[in-house]
Amino acid sequence: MSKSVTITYDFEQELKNQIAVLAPDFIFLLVDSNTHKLCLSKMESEYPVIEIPAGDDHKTIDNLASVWQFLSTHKATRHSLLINIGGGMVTDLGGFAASTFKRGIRYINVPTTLLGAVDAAVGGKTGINFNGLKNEVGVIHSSEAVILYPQFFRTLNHENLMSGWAEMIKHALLSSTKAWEEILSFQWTNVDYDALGKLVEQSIAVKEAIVEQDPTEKSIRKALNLGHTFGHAFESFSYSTARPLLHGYAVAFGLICELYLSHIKVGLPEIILHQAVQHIKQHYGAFSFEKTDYPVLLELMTHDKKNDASGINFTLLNEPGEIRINQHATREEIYDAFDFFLHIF
Ligand SMILES: NC(=O)c1ccc[n+]([C@@H]2O[C@H](COP(=O)([O-])OP(=O)(O)OC[C@H]3O[C@@H](n4cnc5c(N)ncnc54)[C@H](O)[C@@H]3O)[C@@H](O)[C@H]2O)c1
Ligand SMILES: O=C(O)C(=O)C[C@@H](O)[C@H](O)[C@H](O)COP(=O)(O)O
Ligand SMILES: [Zn+2]
Repeated sequence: MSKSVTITYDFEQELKNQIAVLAPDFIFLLVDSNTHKLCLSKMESEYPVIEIPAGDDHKTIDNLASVWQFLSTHKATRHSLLINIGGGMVTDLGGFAASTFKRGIRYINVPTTLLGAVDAAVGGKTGINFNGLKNEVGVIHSSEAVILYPQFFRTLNHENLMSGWAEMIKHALLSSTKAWEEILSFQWTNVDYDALGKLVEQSIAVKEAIVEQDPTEKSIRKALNLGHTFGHAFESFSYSTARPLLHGYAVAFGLICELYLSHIKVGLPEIILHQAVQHIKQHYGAFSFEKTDYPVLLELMTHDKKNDASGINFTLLNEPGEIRINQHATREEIYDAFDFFLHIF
């Protein structure tokens, strides 16, 4: 049973209950152009709606400012409430807007993507992309509640389901061999929705347990960044190409490189690396770059938020569930990981 996430089949009633507890003076809803049409239209509400454009390239300072602007001109106070209805883009940007407006108002997250449900809406990391870098500016400030309404996921396309699945793969690898095997054996061709629902709950529980131990990422929360040191570099890099990557796809490709480093540096068994490569190739297709791109990708990795003066910081694994934070790699080892990645595709 989740501690901070309420799973509901009566969304409007649950929202009313949460609002009654918080007793805000004014309520504002934040959506993107897709969740406005696909999710907000399914509920009755007379609250003012703030709409931002959909897509991670809109997790920007300009859209953040447009949310502040709306709250300010509509006389939001420190006792007001912002309800973010959307995927990770909306909950990250909306969470940051709420955490900074008048030095912090309360907010509720209503994740409408699988990725949002298992990861982005939970744990209090908020922020925007800046200077070509993922989540370069933000704060850690928890929502008052997370309301998960599975009906919203019905309109998600396959790519966005797979994007969320990548964070679930990450959580399983951080958890145990059993959880990893459950992920590998899940069939996406003939989906068992009850089984998927259980995996979603387990995935949220993995994240919550880690955040509870270390909410501000001083130590073990760095585990939740598995796959992201390479993954964020791939994601930022992909924005300058014709095919921008969804966050989860970038994480899946980043996992391949970081499991490779885990194998060569801390002894992750080759079989786990092999299983991950097969699973990710099957579900995420290919991603390519040139050897001449290695320096650009490495430069992007030097901006990772886990880094300190000792260099680029990785989270690696000895085994599923056996986490090694604060690992470092030489430039040659990082380039070997890129070589391995290009070789398998
Ligand atoms: N704060 C955290 O801990 C955390 C964790 C993981 C990821 N993130 C961030 O989350 C973002 C990725 O989240 P995401 O994958 O949810 O992306 P997203 O919010 O951009 O949503 C993906 C797409 O799905 C659309 N969409 C949303 N709900 C829908 C629905 N119910 N039906 C149909 N379409 C819908 C969106 O409009 C968008 O086009 C990235 O910015 C990433 O950095 C944050
Ligand atoms: O909750 C966390 O901690 C995570 O790292 C979860 C990640 O999946 C997520 O993408 C997060 O936004 C990455 O954070 P960042 O600090 O590397 O920007
Ligand atoms: Zn992520």
